Amino acid sequence: MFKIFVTSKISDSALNILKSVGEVEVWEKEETLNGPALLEKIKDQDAVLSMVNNFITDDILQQASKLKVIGNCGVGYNNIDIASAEKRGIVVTNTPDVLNDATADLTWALILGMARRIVEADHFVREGKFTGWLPHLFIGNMVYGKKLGIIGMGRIGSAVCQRAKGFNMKVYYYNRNPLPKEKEQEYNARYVDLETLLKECDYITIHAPLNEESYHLIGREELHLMKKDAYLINTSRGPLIDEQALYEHLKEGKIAGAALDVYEHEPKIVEGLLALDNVILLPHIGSATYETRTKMAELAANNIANVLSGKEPITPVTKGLKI
Ligand SMILES: NC(=O)C1=CN([C@@H]2O[C@H](COP(=O)(O)OP(=O)(O)OC[C@H]3O[C@@H](n4cnc5c(N)ncnc54)[C@H](O)[C@@H]3O)[C@@H](O)[C@H]2O)C=CC1
Ligand SMILES: O=CC(=O)O
Repeated sequence: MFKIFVTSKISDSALNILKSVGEVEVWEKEETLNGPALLEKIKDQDAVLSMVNNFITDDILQQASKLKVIGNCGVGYNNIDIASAEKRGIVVTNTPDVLNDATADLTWALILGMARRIVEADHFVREGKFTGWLPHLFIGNMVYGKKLGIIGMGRIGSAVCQRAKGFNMKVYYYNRNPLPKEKEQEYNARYVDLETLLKECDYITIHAPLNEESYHLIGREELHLMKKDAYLINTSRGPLIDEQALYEHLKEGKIAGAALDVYEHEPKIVEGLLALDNVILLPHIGSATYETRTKMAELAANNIANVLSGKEPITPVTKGLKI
């Protein structure tokens, strides 16, 4: 009987998939498993269904000698040492596509929330400060007809782009490679270099994965290029932005605002950000809808079930089956 460890509570439908191929143990506590505690739990397992905040390092993989497959419940897999897994013949899978719409919707919630000062205005009402309509109360910025900049035009970036049509926006994008011309036409988006995007766009949203090239893609110099009335939105991974530099730009009013779902040293946040009004801070909930989280868990479970029963994984990140 295969032993499968799940690092967080998941849907019953996903658990049932796992139970069809092995004996399942679930970590039920809220506390995130990492380091020695994570190793202790997975060292004798054949499979792990992990979350994006379980850091599966080379050290852990070296000691988890029975491990055959890691089904990461997330599309990003920067929490796993992929080279180490590949070297050891451990299959790693992720959950692409099923979360595109949920993450794109949340990105739009942040764009609109920031532009129209939704969080600030909500606090104002709850604090009993609303005494009647005023012409200057919570003036924000237009989204309709403005220029959107998308950094990372992959699955989620494209879903964000499609939604921009309803807002009649001009879209610029920056990606590792330009899209084919037909796609650019379909999305009504123009490929530009990063500098042009930063200098010209009103709303800049990041959808690239975290890798060696993308670390601090938006640093002090890049922030400096942004317009004073522009907004930065990040629902990808925190380390793509130099968070301290972002804080300084926001505090000094060098850019209009930012909306973040992810942080450089998650779950820690650069302290000063918490005191600023021109930033919206969310607790990494990009894909957090009932439907999406169920689909993600089921896909991760099906990936594990496939590998343990000798079939091809559905959405592999690595290649090479151990069994
Ligand atoms: N906040 C949240 O809860 C969520 C966060 N994410 C994050 O979003 C990321 C993107 O997901 P997908 O769209 O599925 O990925 P994807 O792989 O479909 O798209 C990423 C795009 O970024 C481009 N890219 C890669 N490195 C780049 C660089 N250095 N500069 C510019 N472009 C670069 C790629 O060419 C690709 O087009 C994930 O890796 C994950 O980290 C995804 C889902 C939910
Ligand atoms: O952060 C979430 C993911 O799916 O990646």
